[in-house]
Amino acid sequence: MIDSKYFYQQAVALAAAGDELYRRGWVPATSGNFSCRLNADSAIVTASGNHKGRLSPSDFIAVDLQAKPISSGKPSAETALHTQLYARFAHIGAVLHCHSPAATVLSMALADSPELVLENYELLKAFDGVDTHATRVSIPIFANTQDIDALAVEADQYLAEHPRCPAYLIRGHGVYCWGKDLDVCMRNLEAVDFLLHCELERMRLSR
Ligand SMILES: CSCCC(=O)C(=O)COP(=O)(O)O
Ligand SMILES: [Zn+2]
Repeated sequence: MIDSKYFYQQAVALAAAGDELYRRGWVPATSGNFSCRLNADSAIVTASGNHKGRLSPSDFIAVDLQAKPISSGKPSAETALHTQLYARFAHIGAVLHCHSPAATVLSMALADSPELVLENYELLKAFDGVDTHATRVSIPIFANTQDIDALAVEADQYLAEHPRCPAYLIRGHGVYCWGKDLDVCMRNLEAVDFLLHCELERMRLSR
């Protein structure tokens, strides 16, 4: 049973997030997709193919945690990557996927690496459970594929073993980030993108 008032509130909040992310240049040309948990068994996700900087509440679809639509419309082609996170972690309340230049370029620059290791950054403390810069946070980099169900399985296997991982990259594609609610998810995404920029800058300086 979908609470239509809650659905609408979440849709408005996600549309505002999309506006912000588009202004930052992180969801160009209809890229990206966003979702919030509705309850234990369902989530609201952006419709497929729409411009994510100009969303209205009618641009959202309710889906179950097997990625099947339970309201009318065509959900994001990447819905299974969102529902995998909700199904795996009961505490996750929001998921944002962006195609930021930093995520796209760095994931390609690290062509031979299965992960990006972040350490000694004070901003790592933006992530829940991190209270010192003297820590290592690994961000896995998965190969891009059009087989989203297979990618969801790969992400699920990784996250089962690394439950504190705050985000992942898809090579040449973008970043998935999550949080207990949309505000925390936005904070995590902002921190991840800042750290990706720092890593890119360090690569440039060390050339
Ligand atoms: C034009 S970007 C290609 C598809 C993609 O990667 C994406 O994030 C948007 O797909 P959706 O089906 O959610 O609109
Ligand atoms: Zn994408």
